[in-house]
Amino acid sequence: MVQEEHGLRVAYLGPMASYTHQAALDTFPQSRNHTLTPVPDIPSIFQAVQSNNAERGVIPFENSTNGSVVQTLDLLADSKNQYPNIQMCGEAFVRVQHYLLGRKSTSHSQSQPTHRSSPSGANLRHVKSLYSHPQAWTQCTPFLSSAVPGRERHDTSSTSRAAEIVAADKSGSSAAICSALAAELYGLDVLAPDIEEKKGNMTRFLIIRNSPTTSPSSPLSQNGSSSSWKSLLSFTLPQTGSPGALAQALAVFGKYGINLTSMNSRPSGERPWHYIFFIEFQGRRGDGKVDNALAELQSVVARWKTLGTWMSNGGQDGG
Ligand SMILES: O=C(O)C(=O)C[C@]1(C(=O)O)C=C[C@@H](O)C=C1
Repeated sequence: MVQEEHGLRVAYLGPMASYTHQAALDTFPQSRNHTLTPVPDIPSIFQAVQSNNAERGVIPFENSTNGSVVQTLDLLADSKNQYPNIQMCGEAFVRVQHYLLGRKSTSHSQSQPTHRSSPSGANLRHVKSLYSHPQAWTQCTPFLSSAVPGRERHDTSSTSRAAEIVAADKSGSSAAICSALAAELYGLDVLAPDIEEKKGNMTRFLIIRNSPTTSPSSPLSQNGSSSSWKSLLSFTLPQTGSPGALAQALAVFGKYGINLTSMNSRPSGERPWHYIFFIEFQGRRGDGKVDNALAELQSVVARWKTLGTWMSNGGQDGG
């Protein structure tokens, strides 16, 4: 299991104080001599692991408010076969509490009745532009429309990169949506705390490794019951307009009593309106019913790939 390993090189979406960094710290504690390396974007995490520059990578997979991280799904779809060895081997859940960080205004809000204030009372009139990762905007919709409506928004590669940009802006007129940790690290003021819409907002991260073979797992008796494991696979269907093909593929799992826990689809990149499906299920290869289901699936789908197996942590907050 991931928790027992020591001295791994781990790539995560940087710079420091991103939520992915938090997931990496939770999963690979520094007390076990892991080396955590920030990289500028999610493709760089895949590249680092595929090229063995890192033994593990931490990637955002889905958010409880916002749904799937489509960039991650597209990298997993791997339509150009750039990441043939990437396999999932763990998951981590992080509570995502967003803060608006910037520079506090030095003007006196009392003399300006039209000023809007954040819930914490900070004057936000001086904030002219906002920076954050695209996933964060839709997690903070009510706050953005009530406290800072109409501001120019700039997408960044991560929330911590947004903090870095705002810290470098000496005019003080920009603000970032990011973690509280970023305030400390980048020397920014908290303009508004807890601005996410859903108070239980959480993101699930997957841990990736380089694993050229997808051999069956070790005997189940050594590692808990099959239901404590989760697996991810992708598949495409033979052709568009083939009635019942998707239903047939999914029915295979029902037939063998396998619980599906999530399903996503993305354009396959092969031709317009053709999709790649991602199925996550309870169980793993080496368990008879999973092996039988996968064997049967092969006769229904066009192309399929197992994307890894990991011990489920039950959907709890990893932090
Ligand atoms: O930008 C970050 O801080 C990240 O770790 C990425 C990411 C994501 O891609 O979903 C992670 C958690 C939040 O949902 C917002 C952004």
